[in-house]
Amino acid sequence: MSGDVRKPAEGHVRKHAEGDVRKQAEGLAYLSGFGNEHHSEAVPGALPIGRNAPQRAPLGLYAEQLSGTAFTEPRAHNRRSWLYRIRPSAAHPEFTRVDNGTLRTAPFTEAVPDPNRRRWNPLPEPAPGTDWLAGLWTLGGNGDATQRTGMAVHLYHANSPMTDRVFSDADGELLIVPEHGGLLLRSEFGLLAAAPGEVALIPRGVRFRVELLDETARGYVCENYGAPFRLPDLGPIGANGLANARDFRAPVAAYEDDGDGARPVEVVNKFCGNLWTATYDHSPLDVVAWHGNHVPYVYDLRRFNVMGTISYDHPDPSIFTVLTSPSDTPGLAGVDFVVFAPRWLVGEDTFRPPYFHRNVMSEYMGLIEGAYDAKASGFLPGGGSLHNMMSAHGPDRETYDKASAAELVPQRVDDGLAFMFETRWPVTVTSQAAGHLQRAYDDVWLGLERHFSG
Ligand SMILES: O=C(O)Cc1cc(O)ccc1O
Ligand SMILES: [Fe+2]
Repeated sequence: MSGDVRKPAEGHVRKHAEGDVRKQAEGLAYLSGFGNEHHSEAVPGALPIGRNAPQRAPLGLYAEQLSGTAFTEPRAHNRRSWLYRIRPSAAHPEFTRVDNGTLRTAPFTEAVPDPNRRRWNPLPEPAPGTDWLAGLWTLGGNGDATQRTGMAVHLYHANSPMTDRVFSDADGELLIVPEHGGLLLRSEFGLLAAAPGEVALIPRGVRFRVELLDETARGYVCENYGAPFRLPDLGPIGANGLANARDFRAPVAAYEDDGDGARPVEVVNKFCGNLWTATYDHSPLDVVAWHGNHVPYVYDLRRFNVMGTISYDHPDPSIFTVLTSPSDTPGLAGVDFVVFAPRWLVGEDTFRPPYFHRNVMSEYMGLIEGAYDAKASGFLPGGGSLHNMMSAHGPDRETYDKASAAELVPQRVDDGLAFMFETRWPVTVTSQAAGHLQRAYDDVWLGLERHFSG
């Protein structure tokens, strides 16, 4: 879209030739901090002072509140933003259903929940002309989007920008994990760029569209139907560590204004599992100023401050939690987002890779780059694995053999970046995911020999 992306008041010029998305992504300015009451205006004076809804908002803008939590949720967890926009969001025609493509939503009923260990290769190349939305492909999930509980795991592959179309998800927030190719996200709040190794979060209901910084893009999405992701409590770790709040970056305001009717935009709305569309006579990315804490953000996973043992034993991976979506039971997450970032292993008299285990929580894992220290082969960047509630898993045979004989010198694990969506409910896979499984995944645990000498 040739929309005029205006210069933000913070002094960061974003004049650009259409299509020069890489340059735009490199020069982006951000606001720092997780959960802050941020504010930003693309035109000086656009943000009202001292009140949210003056009788007439500045510069002839419309004031509009976007609530991501109920009005009455505790202040510490309340999420809402005020948007000052050229047209109110209410000015739109009726939405009508369109095909859901390869997108699926909870409740997942295409198959019964399966106790087997499952693994997938990366998605194939997308068909020509596939944009990010069309390239969303659901692997599975749990809960019920209409009850605002649970989550879905999606993969995406794309080779075209979203042109003249915008997406918003009423069902949940979207945690986007690029694995190949960078993304430029144009949102109601401004622009964000996310390359592999970074993650982007689009809050529930926020309109955005995705352009590509490379020829193709591939990655993962956790659609979280539950409470918005927040930083985990740190307990005895102290006041710092894991993902530091200031490393989360929100966009500065930037808006599109093509004039009414000049360039129609298709707005696709995901609502209770179905896609609905309406054609607007203007871009809904027309927010000139905003303030609040229901905002998109990006985070560079390499900024994660990794904690681990400096004595013995392999700590549980909860120590690697980047973001958590709590459920109504304290300590029991609807979903945790966990990263396995480069780190040193120094444990003495310790089997250092992930241990053999069975877990009441269900674990979907993906790989952004390199390899993962529990799997010698077969777990590929862009691929994934699912170890559902109580399924027995852990190091494959080759990893077990190596690690139980390794000399325990300090060892730097820096050849990969893996992550996990860990959820309190079993993940049911879609039929398309069931038809795309790696064969014989169970065999990675064959040949673990009997050593018992008692
Ligand atoms: O299964 C996995 O690889 C994830 C995982 C990693 C770890 O370090 C400990 C437990 C666990 O489930
Ligand atoms: Fe596990």
